[in-house]
Amino acid sequence: MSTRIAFLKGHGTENDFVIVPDPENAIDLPPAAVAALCDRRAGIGGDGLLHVVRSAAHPEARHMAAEAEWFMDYRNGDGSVAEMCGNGVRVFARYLQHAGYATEGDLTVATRGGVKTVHLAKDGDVTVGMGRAAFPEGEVTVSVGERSWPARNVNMGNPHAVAFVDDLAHAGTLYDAPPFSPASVYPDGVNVEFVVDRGPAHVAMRVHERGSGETRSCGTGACAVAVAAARRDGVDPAATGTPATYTVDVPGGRLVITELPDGQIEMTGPAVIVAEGEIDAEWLAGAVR
Ligand SMILES: N[C@@H](CCC[C@H](N)C(=O)O)C(=O)O
Repeated sequence: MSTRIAFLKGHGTENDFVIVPDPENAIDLPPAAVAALCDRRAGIGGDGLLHVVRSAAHPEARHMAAEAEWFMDYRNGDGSVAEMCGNGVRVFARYLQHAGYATEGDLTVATRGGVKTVHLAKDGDVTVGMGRAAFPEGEVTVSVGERSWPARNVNMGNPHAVAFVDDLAHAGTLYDAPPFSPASVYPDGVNVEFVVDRGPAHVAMRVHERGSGETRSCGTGACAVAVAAARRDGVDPAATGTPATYTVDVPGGRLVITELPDGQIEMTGPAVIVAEGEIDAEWLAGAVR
């Protein structure tokens, strides 16, 4: 009988993940293995993969082990590595609770974007402290077909280009990454958000994610959109000393983003575990060959 690898499946506002618990970092997950697992037809299916490893057991996270016991080794659906995943870290925390490693309340999670504090609330929502947004200089132009828009550069640990549009349908099918220029601004690619207004401090977005394609939600993207919308609206909590809360609707649900006067951003939304099972290790090895 071949070896089995445990997995779970979870999502946060329908941004979905294959979860591979591997406390001692014993499972080899090269990019081809991640892409095979995230394949929606031949694999389990997911926008990305959450490799759950003890910080002390991972070379990229050892330096954070004193602050956070667990490291979110996040991968995009194509197998590429990303610095941060906002929905992923909320689902990661939900998994730790599900597995008995965490209880309601606060816990810390190490990520490539630093240590994040996550709050598991009684009502089932999960809030994460996402850190501060950075606004790299300049703008890029994002295009879909004949249309193009200026997009604000926002860094949430990972890169985002936020374009305000008249109609989310103008983003088209988003089967392919929208071209942006100058291309030299994002040599490693960028997550692109298309945003419309829904009401005061309330927007809706679609996103094309680097390494995953169009997804039904992106947590870092929703934070980038909220702060870009706030600045566009002339709202800056650092200047007024008043927190600003924006509601961001995504195709998979709703996220609530608050920017505090010190620039720290908190994101709240649901995170659920929907299934668990076993991967045939021989199949996975074959997918990599
Ligand atoms: N879906 C994530 C973002 C995942 C990483 C992104 N695709 C990238 O390459 O930067 C989120 O919820 O933040």
